[in-house]
Amino acid sequence: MEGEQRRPLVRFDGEDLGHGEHIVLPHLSLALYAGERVALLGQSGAGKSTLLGELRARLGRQVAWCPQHHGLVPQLAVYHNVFMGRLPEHSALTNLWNLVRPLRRSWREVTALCDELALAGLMRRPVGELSGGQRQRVAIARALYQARPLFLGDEPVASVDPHQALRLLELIDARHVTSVIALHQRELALTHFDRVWGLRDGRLVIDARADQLTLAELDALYPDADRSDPSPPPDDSAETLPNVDALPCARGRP
Ligand SMILES: Nc1ncnc2c1ncn2[C@@H]1O[C@H](COP(=O)(O)OP(=O)(O)OP(=O)(O)O)[C@@H](O)[C@H]1O
Repeated sequence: MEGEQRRPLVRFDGEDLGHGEHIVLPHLSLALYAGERVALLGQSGAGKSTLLGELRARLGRQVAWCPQHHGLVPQLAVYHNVFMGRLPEHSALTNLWNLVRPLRRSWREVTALCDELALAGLMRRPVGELSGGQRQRVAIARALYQARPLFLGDEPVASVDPHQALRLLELIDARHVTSVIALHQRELALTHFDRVWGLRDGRLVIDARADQLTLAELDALYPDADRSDPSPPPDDSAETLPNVDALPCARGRP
């Protein structure tokens, strides 16, 4: 963008992120810009939730938040769990009333949203009686119902099939200008997102546009993955597997 200085929504400049004394991501530098759709990758324990938690803390009320373990109340119906996305917007009395007798307008809004998420007909069903994929969609519905400009999701499409995952990401995109989503589907990261952040060994080893990356580069984020492929690749393919130190950190920032 010539002659124009873009201001990031949030920037980390050599900061240590972690939990109390336990530093998970030392000396982290990165920036998130409005309008970007970022896939956050890294194997289990790499620090994805830690980074998302810090983004959430810094971005505050701009954020629609979809946590990894959903945070749903199993005894309550789908409607009530989705409604929780806007709990802070109503008085305690209204929220109590809604628990007993759903507010007409909210019921209509939540029903329309649930229809889009293929949860039609489940509005009164306790969440504890749903499948894993259905619960995941309720958690996404609750985040969408918050109606915020920025979506932060901690593996929000982990329990659904690839087709559904794409459909859910499209629904998230349609309602949010900016998103950061932790996921493990590397192909989706390349095809659906603008930017990829890749964490490995406490470092941000990939910060690049998705269209500048290869699947092999993303695979290198998962050193513990079982790659016992029965049909080994041809010899020369080994050259396409990058050394992690050569990964395109901070490559291609617009
Ligand atoms: N509340 C906490 N207090 C102390 N350490 C924590 C806490 N939460 C996470 N950790 C540690 O921080 C490190 C990174 O964890 P984090 O949950 O951010 O990884 P992740 O990439 O999201 O993993 P996963 O894919 O398994 O969810 C791990 O070593 C973990 O044990």
